[in-house]
Amino acid sequence: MAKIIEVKDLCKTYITNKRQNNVLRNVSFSIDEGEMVAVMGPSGSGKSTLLYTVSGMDSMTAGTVLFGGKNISALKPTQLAALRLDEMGFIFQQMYMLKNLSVLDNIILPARQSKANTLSAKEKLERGKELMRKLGIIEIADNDINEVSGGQLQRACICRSMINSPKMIFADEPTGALNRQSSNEVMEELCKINADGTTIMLVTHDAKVAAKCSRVLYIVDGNIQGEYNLEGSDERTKERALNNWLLEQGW
Ligand SMILES: Nc1ncnc2c1ncn2[C@@H]1O[C@H](COP(=O)(O)OP(=O)(O)OP(=O)(O)O)[C@@H](O)[C@H]1O
Repeated sequence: MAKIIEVKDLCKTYITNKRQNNVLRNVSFSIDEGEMVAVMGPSGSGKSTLLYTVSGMDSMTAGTVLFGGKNISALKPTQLAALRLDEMGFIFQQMYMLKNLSVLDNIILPARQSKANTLSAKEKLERGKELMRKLGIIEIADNDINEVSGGQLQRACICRSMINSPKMIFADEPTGALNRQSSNEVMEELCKINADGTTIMLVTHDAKVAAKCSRVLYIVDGNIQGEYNLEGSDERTKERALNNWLLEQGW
């Protein structure tokens, strides 16, 4: 399987009040096309920072990240912005929807912004609606974003992340603000999207969420301490095995 992400010796240092915080320390790993990888670890260990530097949302201090073979730190800011818009999708716990737009208009916004998306305005609208139908939220298309539930809004965010048919989705605690039922529904949708071929990397604190992935990376102090492959047994067995492994990691 081809690699979609190749990370070598990635470092990220923040300087706050003249103090140096080495958040990522020589992290190396790769992700194959079609994988669904969870990043877990203690609070403050660098999970979100890893997601943001690997996806080019934040700059790195040292190291290399190849996305589909392209060295993202060699790209100009406009090229990197286009890569993020056209080939990557993003989902956040905080959702970040624009308040003055309807749910559907929020979903199709990245399609309107993309130069690579050659669909007509009408076709973009149709694709947005088609995604909303798939995720079972078409009835909220014209609603304001404050008129829908958290679970519905996160499913809308999944639609938005898929609007430009990205190669890969990066999700930072996509279920973090949801109750168990909504969390299960959102994960079901992400698993379907992954089964259809989109690679996913997600940060989570929830072992139930991670158990639905194909691999888990466990980060401690800015380094990958261990990784775990979830083999194809039933959900409960996977979850139990993952929980045991997480205990060994110090979870
Ligand atoms: N923009 C920033 N400026 C300065 N320091 C930052 C910034 N973002 C993160 N950090 C620091 O980097 C470290 C790692 O933060 P990060 O959010 O990546 O951890 P995390 O593992 O995702 O944590 P959590 O599970 O609590 O969300 C923390 O010490 C944090 O304070």
